[in-house]
Amino acid sequence: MALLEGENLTKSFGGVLAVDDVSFSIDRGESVGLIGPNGAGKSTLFRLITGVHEPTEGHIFLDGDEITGKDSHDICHRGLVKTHQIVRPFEHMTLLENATVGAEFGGRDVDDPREKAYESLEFVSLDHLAHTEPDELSVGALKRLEIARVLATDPDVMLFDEVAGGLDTDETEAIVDLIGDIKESGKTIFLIDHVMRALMSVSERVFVLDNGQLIARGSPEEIQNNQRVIEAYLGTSAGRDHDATGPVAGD
Ligand SMILES: Nc1ncnc2c1ncn2[C@@H]1O[C@H](COP(=O)(O)OP(=O)(O)OP(=O)(O)O)[C@@H](O)[C@H]1O
Repeated sequence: MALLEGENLTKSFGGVLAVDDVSFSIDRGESVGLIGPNGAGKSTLFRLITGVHEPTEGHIFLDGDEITGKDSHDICHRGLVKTHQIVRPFEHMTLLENATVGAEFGGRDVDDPREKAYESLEFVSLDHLAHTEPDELSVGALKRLEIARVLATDPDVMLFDEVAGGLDTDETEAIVDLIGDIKESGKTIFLIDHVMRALMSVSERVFVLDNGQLIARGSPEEIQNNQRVIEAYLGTSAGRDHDATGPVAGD
């Protein structure tokens, strides 16, 4: 059954049509990747879903309820939350305190926010650093802290924005495994990434945006062999340059 649905979503900024009549449906427990060239409208689509921007036209439904135009806090309270592309933890708070902020202020009724935060740190293998501050964390560990902060809000749907960006090969593998574990735990996943190997290996289905329009959707294999997608993205320098970790179709 569809957990997250977009219906004829459009967003224009003045003369720029960032998202152009996009409709999609994601089932409970599914993991879906979103790819496309720079400026295709991926981040804008995520901002529509998370309530940062209101669509110019169209509707968004979460578990059958319309969430179009609702604010981010309300949407988080209903169980949908996004990781930030640029991770900025509270510097003078411990990792546990950082994750507790998610549990306390995510808006869901978490019984014991500190315990939920600790569980989330355990899930991302940062519990041994729970009482330290984040200033000496590696990029990979910072990304895992961001995931813990989001997990602590007890979401049903998690949106990941470039979670593998800037990571080395080992860190990328660790994040791919972690997203697999999150999916196994029953969460629904929607993610943007330019690191193709990571995205293709965690996604059951892939959507492709180009110029604001959804030009293709299918299994990772279908997408990697789709001529239109290869021309728009995978076969371009944009598709290749961002993927230092493995081959993509069109190489
Ligand atoms: N707040 C805004 N005001 C005006 N134009 C915007 C705004 N946000 C995005 N845009 C424009 O909308 C289009 C889509 O941008 P968006 O950031 O959604 O693309 P993207 O696919 O996420 O790109 P990237 O892969 O580079 O992050 C671009 O032309 C961008 O300049």
